[in-house]
Amino acid sequence: MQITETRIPAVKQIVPKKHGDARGYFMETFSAPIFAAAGITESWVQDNQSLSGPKGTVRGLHFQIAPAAQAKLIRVIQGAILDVAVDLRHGSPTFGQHVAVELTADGGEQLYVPAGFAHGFCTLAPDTAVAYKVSHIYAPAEDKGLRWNDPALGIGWPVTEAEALLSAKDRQQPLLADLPAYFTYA
Ligand SMILES: Cc1cn([C@H]2C[C@H](O)[C@@H](COP(=O)(O)OP(=O)(O)O[C@H]3O[C@@H](C)C(=O)[C@@H](O)[C@H]3O)O2)c(=O)[nH]c1=O
Repeated sequence: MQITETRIPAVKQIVPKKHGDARGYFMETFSAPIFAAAGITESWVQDNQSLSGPKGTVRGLHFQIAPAAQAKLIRVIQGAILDVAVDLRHGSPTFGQHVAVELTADGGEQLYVPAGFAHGFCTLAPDTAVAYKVSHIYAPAEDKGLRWNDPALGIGWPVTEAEALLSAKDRQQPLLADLPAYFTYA
């Protein structure tokens, strides 16, 4: 398992070691000591899974605020996504910037997104299933969003607004400029 920093160092990419043989493969998808050695020390308290039918489904951008802020550990178990994390930490040298990484079921790559970031993805294949761990339970009152295609973010989504399939909620999320300062950079 290899854990590397992305262009925003707090966001990390994890590439598992796949042990292939005649039966298929085996891989570790989470190992507390290996993650801790890379500075990922959260206790994961909830596992989530979603299935998106059409290619071009966009979920996000989402985050929970204090006292229910969440780190997330995301992987794809069927299909592929462009996974995106946006830095919402006021005072951060990368505030408003993002990391966009392709995660595939075949590759088994994961993205670690700490608290203080908005997260979302676009599916790159039909019937894409995403599984992720979160470090705080779901808290609807603290569940917030950011407009996926806010021009201020400059995210290179693989779909246009006309092509994307979104929830009604996500079509109406606020722009970055209209968000309160939910997070500060430590
Ligand atoms: C996120 C969540 C939703 N729900 C419920 C609320 C709602 O009725 C239904 C669907 O919720 P949503 O439309 O918010 O699902 P979705 O758009 O898939 O939300 C997810 O998007 C990705 C990008 C994330 O980063 C996740 O943290 C989560 O916010 O599931 C839970 O019961 N527990 C949860 O943890």
